[in-house]
Amino acid sequence: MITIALSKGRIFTETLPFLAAAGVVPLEDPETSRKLLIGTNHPDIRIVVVRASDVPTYVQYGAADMGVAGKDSLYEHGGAGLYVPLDLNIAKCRMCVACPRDFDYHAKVRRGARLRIATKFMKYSRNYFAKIGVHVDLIKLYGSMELAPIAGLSDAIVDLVSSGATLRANNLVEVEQIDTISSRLIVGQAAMKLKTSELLPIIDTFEKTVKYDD
Ligand SMILES: Nc1ncnc2c1ncn2[C@@H]1O[C@H](COP(=O)(O)OP(=O)(O)OP(=O)(O)O)[C@@H](O)[C@H]1O
Ligand SMILES: O=P(O)(O)OC[C@H]1O[C@H](OP(=O)(O)OP(=O)(O)O)[C@H](O)[C@@H]1O
Repeated sequence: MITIALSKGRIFTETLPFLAAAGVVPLEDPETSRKLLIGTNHPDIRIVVVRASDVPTYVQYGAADMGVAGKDSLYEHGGAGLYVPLDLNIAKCRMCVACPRDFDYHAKVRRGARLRIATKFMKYSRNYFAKIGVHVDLIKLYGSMELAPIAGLSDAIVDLVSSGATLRANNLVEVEQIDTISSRLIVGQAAMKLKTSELLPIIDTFEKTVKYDD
């Protein structure tokens, strides 16, 4: 049995063409089904539906053999026990620092001010601000980071941005780009040893299905 960990939403949807190329079709849609363990047309392949940030953990501990995770989730997890054989070039966005339009971020940074940053990406934020030498107090949130500066919880946020529509809708602007993000195929190191002959053809098919940018 091969177990694949996916999060519902964009990762599940954008992974479907890779599964289809490997001849795998899920029997249920996690958007409409409440089931967290989904069978496929292939009797020996199943999907576990978990939170995006939990995908690396399921694969690390062998509860899933492989999975698809954003670079953000992987970085925060640390990558222990995982191989990352492929960048699938899906779910593309960027990790950014953003703040209210009228907050002079660069002037504050130049003056050496201490900034309050709300984020769910603690490791990215800690390492980035340490690297550029900006003093910060990090406030851990679990979602809707864009609300924090407009509600007065923080000066700025570290969050994912794609079209920029969410920032614009909340009167925020991007002031630094920390990283470019896409989702990766991850494979458990133990699973790779124990199930090599089953996993390699799937990895191979996924690799052939990646659509690279022009
Ligand atoms: N607006 C976006 N456009 C493209 N990709 C995105 C966007 N937002 C997030 N992603 C990528 O897709 C992945 C899954 O995002 P999703 O919104 O499903 O989970 P999440 O809500 O961020 O995570 P969790 O449920 O663990 O809190 C993220 O880890 C990131 O790599
Ligand atoms: O730049 P944009 O195209 O507006 O995308 C950015 C938004 O996308 C992500 O949230 P998502 O849509 O995944 O919702 P979530 O907060 O429920 O994860 C991210 O946390 C931003 O809020």
